[in-house]
Amino acid sequence: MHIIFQDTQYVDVVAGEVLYHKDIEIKDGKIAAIAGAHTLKGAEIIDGRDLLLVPGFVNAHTHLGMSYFRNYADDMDLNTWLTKAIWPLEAHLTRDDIYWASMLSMAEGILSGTTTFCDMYYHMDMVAQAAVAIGMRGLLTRGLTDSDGQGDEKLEEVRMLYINSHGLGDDLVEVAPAPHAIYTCSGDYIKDIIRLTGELDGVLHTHLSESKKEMEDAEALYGTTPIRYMWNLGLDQVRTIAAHCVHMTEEEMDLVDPEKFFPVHNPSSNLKLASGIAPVQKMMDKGLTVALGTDGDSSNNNQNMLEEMHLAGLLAKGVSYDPEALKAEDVLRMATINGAKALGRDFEIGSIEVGKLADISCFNLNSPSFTPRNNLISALCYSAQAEDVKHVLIGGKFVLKDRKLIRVDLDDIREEVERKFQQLIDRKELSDAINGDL
Ligand SMILES: CSC[C@H]1O[C@@H](n2cnc3c(O)ncnc32)[C@H](O)[C@@H]1O
Ligand SMILES: [Zn+2]
Repeated sequence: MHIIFQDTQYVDVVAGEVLYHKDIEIKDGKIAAIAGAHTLKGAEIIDGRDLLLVPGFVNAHTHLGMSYFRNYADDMDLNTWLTKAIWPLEAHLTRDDIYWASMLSMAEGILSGTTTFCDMYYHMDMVAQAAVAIGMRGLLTRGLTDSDGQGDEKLEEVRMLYINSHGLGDDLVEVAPAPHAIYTCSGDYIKDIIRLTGELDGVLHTHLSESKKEMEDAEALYGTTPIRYMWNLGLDQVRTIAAHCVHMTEEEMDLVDPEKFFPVHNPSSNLKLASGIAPVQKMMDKGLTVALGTDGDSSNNNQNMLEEMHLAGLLAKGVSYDPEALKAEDVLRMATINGAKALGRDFEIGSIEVGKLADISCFNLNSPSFTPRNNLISALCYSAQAEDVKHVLIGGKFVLKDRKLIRVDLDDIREEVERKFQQLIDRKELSDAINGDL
C-alpha cells in the first residue's frame, strides 16, 4: 500500500508539538517521508487538511477476553469482584469465547484510536488469531497462577505459544509470560517465570501493588512491599510491565531501574475497584516512564484510551492541587511513546517519525471536540471523543476507514458475543446446579 496524506497536521509526541502543512507518505508499512507539499504518482492521495494524525495509542494493560463481563459485576472492591464474580465465570470460558470477546475489545480499541495492546489472559493463541484477523498489534501474555497445582503445564503453554505465535501476522503478535500477581503465584513459581522470561524475549507483565489488601498481605506474609518482594525474587533481571502500581512507595521508585521497570497507570479501573490513585507525577519526577492502560472491560468498563488520558490528566491535578501536574503532552506521551517503550517497541512504534511503522490514528478536525482549532494536543487529552477517530492504520494498512472496520464486521462480532455470553451463563448455572450451589 502506498498512501499520501496531503497537506495535513500531525503530533510529534516527543517534542510535544503539532506540525502543520505536511505531506506524510506511507509505503511498505512504514512512514516513508514527512515533507512539504509534493505529489507522487500511483499513491492513494488523501486530503489531510481536516485531519490530525496521531501515533496509534498503546494500551499497555488490558484483559481483552473480559468483554462479556462489562456491566455485569460492578460496585465491588478488587478482591470481592475477582473471587465472587469474575473467577467463577472465567472457569467456564471456552477458547471460542475468548476469541470473540477479544475481537470485540480490539474493535472497541481501534474505534477509539488504539493500534497496540498488551493483553493478559487465557488461551492466548485465540487472541493471536483475533489480532491477525482484525489487523491489530499486540503483546500477548498468558496470565499465570500456580494455586491450582498446574503451574508447570502453564509454563509449557507459554513456551508453545511463543514458538507458534510470536511474530505472527508479519510481526503483529509478540508473546511474553505474565505472573498474574504475588497473591496468586508462589515465590518459587515467580522465580520459574522470571527464568522463562530470560529464555524468551526478557519482558514480563504483571499486576503489582494494586490494592491496600495486597500491601497489607505482603507486609504480613513477607515483611515487605510487593515490589521489593518481587525484586528479591529476581525481578531486577527482566524488563517488567507493572500494571497499577497504585501503592508504589518512593523507596521502590528509587529501587527499580527506569530502563527496565515500567509502571502502567490504570486510572478508571483503580477508581472503580476503589483501589486508589497511583502517584504518577511522583513516578515521573523520579525518572520512571509511565504507560497507560484501560484494564479489562469489567473494571473500566470500556477500551477507550481517550477516556484514560482525560482521567489521568484530571486526577493528577486534583490530587496535587497543581494545575501543571501531568500536562496534556505528558498524558499523550503516556498513551503513545511510553507504552511503546514499556513493550520494548519504541524503535518501531509510538511516534510519527520517518522509518517507523505506520501505526497512525487520524482524528476528524471538523468534529465539535476540535472546534475551534485551538491547542490540538489539549483537544486530544481534554475534549476528544472516540467518534472523532476517522481512520486508523496499522503497519501502513487501513483497519478503520471512514469509521468502518475494514477486516471484520462489527455487527457479526456483537451478535456472536451476545450469543456466547448467554451460553456461558447457561453453562455456569448448570454447573452450579450440579454442584448444589443453587
Ligand atoms: C490469569 S489471566 C488474568 C487474570 O487477571 C484478572 N484481572 C482482571 N483485572 C484485574 C485486576 O485489576 N487485578 C487483578 N486481576 C485482574 C482476570 O480476571 C484474569 O483472571
Ligand atoms: Zn489487570
